[in-house]
Amino acid sequence: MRIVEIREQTAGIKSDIANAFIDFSQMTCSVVAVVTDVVRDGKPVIGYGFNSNGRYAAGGLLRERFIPRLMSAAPDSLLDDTGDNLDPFRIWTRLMTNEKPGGHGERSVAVGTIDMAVWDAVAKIAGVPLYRLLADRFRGGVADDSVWVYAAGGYYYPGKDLKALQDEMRSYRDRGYRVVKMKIGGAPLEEDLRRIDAVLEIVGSAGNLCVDANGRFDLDTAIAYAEALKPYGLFWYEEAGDPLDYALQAELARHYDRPMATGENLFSHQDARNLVRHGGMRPDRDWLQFDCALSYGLVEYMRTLDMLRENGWSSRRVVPHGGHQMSLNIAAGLHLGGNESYPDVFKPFCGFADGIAVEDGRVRLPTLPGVGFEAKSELFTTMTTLLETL
Ligand SMILES: O=C([O-])CC(=O)C(=O)O
Ligand SMILES: [Mg+2]
Repeated sequence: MRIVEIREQTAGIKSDIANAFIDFSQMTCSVVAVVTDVVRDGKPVIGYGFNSNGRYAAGGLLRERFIPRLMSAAPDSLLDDTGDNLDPFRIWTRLMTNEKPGGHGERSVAVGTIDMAVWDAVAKIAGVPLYRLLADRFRGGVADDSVWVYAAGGYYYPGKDLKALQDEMRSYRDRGYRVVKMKIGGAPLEEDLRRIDAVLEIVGSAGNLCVDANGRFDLDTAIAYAEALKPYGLFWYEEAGDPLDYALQAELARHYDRPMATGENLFSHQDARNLVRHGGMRPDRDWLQFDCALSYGLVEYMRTLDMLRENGWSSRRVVPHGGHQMSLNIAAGLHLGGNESYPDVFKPFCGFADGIAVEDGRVRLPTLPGVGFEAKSELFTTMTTLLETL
């Protein structure tokens, strides 16, 4: 067997929402299709991938570097020992040939996108859902049959008042979510506290609310928010300062003993290790949010999970950013703590399979082979139309 072709295109996911750092008025993402010569049900097996959200499409890197590098490899060198399926680890090594270490930048996005499509193809060729394949290969056959998810939203957008924010959160709760997340740091502290109070009227307990500053704050502001947030007892306080400022994060932990979360903008296991070594994150209460699609894919994610275990962290403290089906499979198959969900933003890339409702804050996975894109019709139509693979 072999990879016949890799297609890539840029999809638009723009909207008028904003967090404390960026608006999404120009946001794009890359979609790729890894076309194989394996035939299932009379059709070639095609693996699909996309690069989550928050970083722009990586089409230049994909076209100029990573796709040609993979396609110029001897086809057999990309297969596993059976010769009947692709080997994501060998493919990863090929993709990263002649790439210097460090300075991870956004090549991790290009590699993460291809890696997602490769795992989708591998699970389809094996004839099982990806989470089942992961549990069988790496966790002694034990998968979680449902995953805890929280509803992320609460963005700023023009004209959005407290009532609109409350309506949004009520609608997440009506759809089965228990914990919700809202943005902070895009307004002055006093106004954000009024927004938090308004959301708490809807979700009841502060234990049902996370807040996310998207790396906006300097240390003084991060501490001022920490002092104001402390009495609430929120579920978590996310990405207060610059994602690479580990000293800020460590100092903040001295002012805020409640749970914090960060990691969505760390793109390698080495960066994740620096956070764990130097960021003052606490394995008994804090949360780690690395997103495989942005950070060199699942092959690298497994290195990150190994590193965490060696440093005394349970995989249950990991709740990936991105709200996509790939992370949902990883969560169920590799025993993470849960997964983000965007019920209403970043459509059609985010959200889970059609017809599977969130129940009491948990979601089940579809049973079809692969990541499950085919069970999410709007996304599947978007990808197959863009890539002309139907
Ligand atoms: O607004 C964003 O970039 C998304 C984000 O931080 C999150 O999902 O936690
Ligand atoms: Mg975030």
